[in-house]
Amino acid sequence: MLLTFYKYQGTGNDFVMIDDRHHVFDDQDLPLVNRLCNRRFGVGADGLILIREHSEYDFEMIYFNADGSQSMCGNGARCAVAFANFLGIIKAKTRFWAIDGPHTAEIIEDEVCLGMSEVNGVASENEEYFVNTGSPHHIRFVHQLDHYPVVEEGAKIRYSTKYSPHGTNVNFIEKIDDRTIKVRTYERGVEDETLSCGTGVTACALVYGMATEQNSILIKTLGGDLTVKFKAKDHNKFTEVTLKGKAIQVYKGVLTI
Ligand SMILES: N[C@@H](CCC[C@H](N)C(=O)O)C(=O)O
Repeated sequence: MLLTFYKYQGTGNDFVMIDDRHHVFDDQDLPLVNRLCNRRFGVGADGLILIREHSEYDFEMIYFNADGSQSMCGNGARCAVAFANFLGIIKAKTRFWAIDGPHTAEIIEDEVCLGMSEVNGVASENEEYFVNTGSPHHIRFVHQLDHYPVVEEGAKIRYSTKYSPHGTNVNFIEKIDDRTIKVRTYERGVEDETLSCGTGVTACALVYGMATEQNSILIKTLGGDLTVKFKAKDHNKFTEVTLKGKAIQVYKGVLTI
């Protein structure tokens, strides 16, 4: 069977994107997701996204990590919004459904500003942090991030008994100034460092903003810049959380599945 797909990237986090409004893709076929995301045997991507209709929202985003597992993906959601606009499903503003519930978003030129779920707490232990922004994120502050062994240290935390059995994504932060940080992320489900992780940089911005009393943080990732804005409530709760950055269509292709 032939299946048309599109390739998208949001600050270097890349996705196979499929218009699945006619339910042609078998969402139980996880080995297929895994094969299509494989960089040697498939298209190659950090994840795969299906766009489907939803009875109450403009569309539903179904996100799979490269290994077939599911969670919320901030960069994927920004790309899904750009794709829904490309397909003519939405105009500049939208309300859509994802695994963690409802989201709003707005397209501003080549950027998408995504409304994230509210965050109801930040856990901390030994100056390391844990935040769930739709996906779970461990956060460690480091020096000389450019030379930090992200994959080795990330895998240790991701597979630690503390986070067993589901694991966690792991983010390493370096301070640049009170409103700017650099972040590198080890992603669960990709089992490698990705060039950027939307829910990850959001988690980092909340933790950093809490410390510096800022509510707008610029995040530099290996794949480009993102901005996170929010309102803090009772010190470690956050509302009106938004994630903004580029979401780009790279190419269109036809798969044999
Ligand atoms: N890249 C994503 C996060 C995808 C989900 C994550 N790997 C998990 O399994 O928790 C993002 O941009 O948020």
